[in-house]
Amino acid sequence: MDERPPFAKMNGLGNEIIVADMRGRADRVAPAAARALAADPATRFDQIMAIHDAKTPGTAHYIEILNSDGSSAQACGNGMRCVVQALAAETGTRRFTFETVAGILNAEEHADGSISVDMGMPRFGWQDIPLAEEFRDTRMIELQIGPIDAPVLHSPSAASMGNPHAIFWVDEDVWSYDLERFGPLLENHPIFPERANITIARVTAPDAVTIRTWERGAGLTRACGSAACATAVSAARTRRTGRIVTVTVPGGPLAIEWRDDDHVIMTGPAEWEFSGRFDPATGAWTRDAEGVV
Ligand SMILES: N[C@H](CCC[C@H](N)C(=O)O)C(=O)O
Repeated sequence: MDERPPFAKMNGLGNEIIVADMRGRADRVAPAAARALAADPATRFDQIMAIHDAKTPGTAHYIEILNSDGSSAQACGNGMRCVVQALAAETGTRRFTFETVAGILNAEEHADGSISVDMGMPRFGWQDIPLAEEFRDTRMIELQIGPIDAPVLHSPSAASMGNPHAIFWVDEDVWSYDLERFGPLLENHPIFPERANITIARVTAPDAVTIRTWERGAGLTRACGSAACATAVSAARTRRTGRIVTVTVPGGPLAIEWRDDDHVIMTGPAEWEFSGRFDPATGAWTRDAEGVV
């Protein structure tokens, strides 16, 4: 019998995800294995979602999240949808309660195949995000990039969805900004002691925002679910939109609702690409033969 754990290469609106089945095992996916899988064009990913046995009664599984640089993340909305789709296909169950390092999280697959994830409650306190210095109002913090008298990006909103986010509001097309250049500088800016996911956002209607995100530990991605949620709550907080919005990421639209009970619900698709087995210590992997059950 093959002792190596199975994995599925999936994506959530183009956010490249590996769902690793670590159930029944005591070992974990090593950061070195993550980096090796990320370096291989066939398994290139933004996040690994490692499904472990539950730690807490009442939860189905413990999910550990790794970025492509091997660092760990507290939240990954698109990855959670992939986990739900994989487990729903296997078990026929459609509702799940998971645990992550950031807490308990509920998710559900709908009859049309779309998946909703309750991303929990946003936090806006400067220590919670965290920021390195006190800001009483995180709807707009002092931070800018570009020439001092003509900044290209400035005054972002900051929020935590379990992980740190900064959202820069822009009036022009989000593709007209050189996020590849500014992203790494802002991700690692000293104002963010745990680094941050960096988003540029353009409000196009009272219920619509278009974004691009430079992810902490992963770089430019086609979708970042937690950034879409952080953008939605920040847009509503700054009265740019209402509490129900469509956030369009490069991979497509996500429906976000900031409910009255303060929970943020994100709904979108997930897609399976191929399956295989891998070594959680090294990242060496093989693809399953197609059509063999
Ligand atoms: N792609 C993920 C976010 C990953 C966040 C990660 N880059 C970090 O916070 O370190 C999402 O769909 O929410």
